[in-house]
Amino acid sequence: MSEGEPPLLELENVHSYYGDSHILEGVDLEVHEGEVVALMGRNGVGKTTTIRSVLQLTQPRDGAVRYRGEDLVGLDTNEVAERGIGWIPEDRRMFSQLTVTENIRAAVPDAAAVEEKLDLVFETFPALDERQNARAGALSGGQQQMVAIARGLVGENDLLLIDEPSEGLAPKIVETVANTLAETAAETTILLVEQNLPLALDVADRFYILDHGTVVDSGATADVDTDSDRLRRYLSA
Ligand SMILES: Nc1ncnc2c1ncn2[C@@H]1O[C@H](COP(=O)(O)OP(=O)(O)OP(=O)(O)O)[C@@H](O)[C@H]1O
Repeated sequence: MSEGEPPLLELENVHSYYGDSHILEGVDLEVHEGEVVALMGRNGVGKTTTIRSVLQLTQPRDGAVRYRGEDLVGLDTNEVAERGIGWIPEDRRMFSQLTVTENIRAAVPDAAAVEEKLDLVFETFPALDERQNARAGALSGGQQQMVAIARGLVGENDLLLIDEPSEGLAPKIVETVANTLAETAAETTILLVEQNLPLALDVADRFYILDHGTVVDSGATADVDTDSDRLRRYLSA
């Protein structure tokens, strides 16, 4: 990140609700071009709601969500996507009946670039190269996560919002996901919701901790470790 440049994404005093439930109570955060930023916190503190508030799946009732300086609040979600913001949801949405290649192909917006994008993905993720013609539904959880991330990667997004990529995966597979994210980070700016602390600290440059709908701590991941009381007090159940 270069100092002085405006952030790629900036949330300022964002308040979001589900009905009468006030979930985000003034969230402030920034993601600069080229960064990986981890958003952490216990279950139910509003991490997914923060992502939904960027995408305008949940429209904030107060505050601003600026992307390259433009406030996204009030836009349709497809207009947000058109600006180059991609989303890899927690449920790894993909076409389970289609093959790995077909799933990735379907995520490339520019038909002329498909072959080049497929080459990039299979070079980046050799495990997918070996399973090109397997149906996505037949892959392991870790491989499915890799397909989901690859789909985000070929989508020509400048910012990827990735929700809990390690969720439900065995520790050995989490390592693969960490490597996948590190490869992806070389191409794209990432806001990563992640409860797996070692993974988040390994992959991210900076972190924010949410508690009860507000940011209670933030900093450089280089300044903390997995045993830090600073993190543990907000993350352990
Ligand atoms: N569609 C919805 N309608 C009503 N309440 C919701 C809805 N989605 C989430 N909530 C509530 O909003 C709060 C924040 O949820 P959110 O999913 O943002 O939390 P989170 O930090 O991402 O946690 P998790 O890791 O469990 O997903 C929770 O109390 C949740 O029960």
